[in-house]
Amino acid sequence: MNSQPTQNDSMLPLMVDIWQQTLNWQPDEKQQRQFQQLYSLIVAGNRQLNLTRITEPFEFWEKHLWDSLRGIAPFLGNTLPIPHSQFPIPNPQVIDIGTGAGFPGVPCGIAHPHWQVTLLDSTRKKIAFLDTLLAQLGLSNATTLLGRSEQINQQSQYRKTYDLALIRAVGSASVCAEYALPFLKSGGLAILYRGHWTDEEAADLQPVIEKLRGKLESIEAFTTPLTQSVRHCLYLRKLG
Ligand SMILES: C[S@@+](CC[C@H](N)C(=O)[O-])C[C@H]1O[C@@H](n2cnc3c(N)ncnc32)[C@H](O)[C@@H]1O
Repeated sequence: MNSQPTQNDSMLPLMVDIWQQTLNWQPDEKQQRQFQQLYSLIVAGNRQLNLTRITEPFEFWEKHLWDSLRGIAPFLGNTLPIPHSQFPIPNPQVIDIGTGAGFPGVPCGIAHPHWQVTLLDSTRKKIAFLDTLLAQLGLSNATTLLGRSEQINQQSQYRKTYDLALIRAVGSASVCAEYALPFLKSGGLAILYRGHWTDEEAADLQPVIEKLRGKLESIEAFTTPLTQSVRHCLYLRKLG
């Protein structure tokens, strides 16, 4: 176990025990190397582009790596009593909407090499950065897509195409639902990564979900393991 600060500021902590305790999963050696490389590439990319303000190793581990994977905890082989733990598709098509510097899509693609991950963003410079990053990571199961979600999700080659849609920090929950649900096949799942969650947001979201033929399957509340920050994940199912 190595969850102590490392001597080198550019090294990520391994956090073996915390991965195991919180997600009942831990990265293998290759995944650990890819996480480290991802961190180094983002810190380097940040010198040219405004990619993220989260660059300190422990904060990066918690807010980018752990948080990205906590949303897909039901599919990490853990034994928590979460209702989506039997994701039935062996090689799901996954889209990360408004991926920015690649979150949550890149950690999910590293954790699940058999997932086919599309990283969508409307900013050309971020997509160009991600193209280079994916090549450097050797992450052949991820590709990029440039455009606005509300336009792309109306195009026939992308509409009703994905099994799983991930969306973090892109807008209100209603906007995220409007972006995500049209991408999903019948039975597909959208995961909305949220911070705090209020009754007002829930009231705004419900009619949007109904209009787009979705159903709010569950809401999970949790705190992050290092700073105990409040998080919620909303799981929306696309109905037939
Ligand atoms: C605050 S960043 C969040 C990035 C990443 N999801 C994360 O959690 O670190 C929001 C990102 O969404 C992208 N974005 C905003 N509106 C969008 C839209 N309509 N379609 C596609 N991308 C969008 C922005 O370019 C930006 O990179």
